[in-house]
Amino acid sequence: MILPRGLVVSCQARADNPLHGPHFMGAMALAARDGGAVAIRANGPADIAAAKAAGLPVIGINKVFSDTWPVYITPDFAAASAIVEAGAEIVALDCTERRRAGEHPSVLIRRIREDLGAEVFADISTLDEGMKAAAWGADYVATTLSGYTEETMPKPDAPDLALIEALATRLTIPVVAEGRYNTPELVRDAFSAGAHAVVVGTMITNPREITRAFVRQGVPA
Ligand SMILES: CC(=O)N[C@H](C=O)[C@@H](O)[C@H](O)[C@H](O)COP(=O)(O)O
Repeated sequence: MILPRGLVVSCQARADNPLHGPHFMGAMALAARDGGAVAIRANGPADIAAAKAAGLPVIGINKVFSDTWPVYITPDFAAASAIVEAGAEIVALDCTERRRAGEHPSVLIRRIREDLGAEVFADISTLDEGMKAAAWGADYVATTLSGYTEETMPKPDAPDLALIEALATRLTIPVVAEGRYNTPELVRDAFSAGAHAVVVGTMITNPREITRAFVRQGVPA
């Protein structure tokens, strides 16, 4: 198992974010490493290659947005190959059974493991999806998509700790907490609920969102 127990920092910035690009995301990865992160989650070949400079395992994703398909996190084998080539040892992908441009997740999981030699990190939104991803051979199951699929919307403010507990009591593979872990207390709660690792993104690597939260919650109207 490549992913150690501990805190994973997700270093992502979309094109409209002033911190978009490998220069900034590579620096975020170094800062996260110096702060004690055990691994980095990063999007796309350029950011992944930059994040590798931190010398930590990288959970790579390749977001491909389309008007046709709801699945955008590493939706096909070509997207997975590109990020393994860039240095990701672990490939994260949407393992819900929603419509997608590429192969069924069961086929993708097998091919990523066998043809690319990488571990597979299954992003799911429900217990049923997590059980299926594990049966298809995923190395890790993560709650990343809870709050983002039809079945789990509208997105609550709190993270889905109940899903961590439900998965951890049924699965033998590591369960990873991801999505809305915005305080150290919530991270601790996730470990108590049975998480092997916790991924934090926005609250560590997105100063624009952090600033918005301060303004929204802290500045008088
Ligand atoms: C649903 C989706 O596309 N999640 C993405 C997955 O990579 C990222 O946008 C999130 O920032 C990441 O999961 C970490 O979560 P949070 O930023 O809440 O700590």
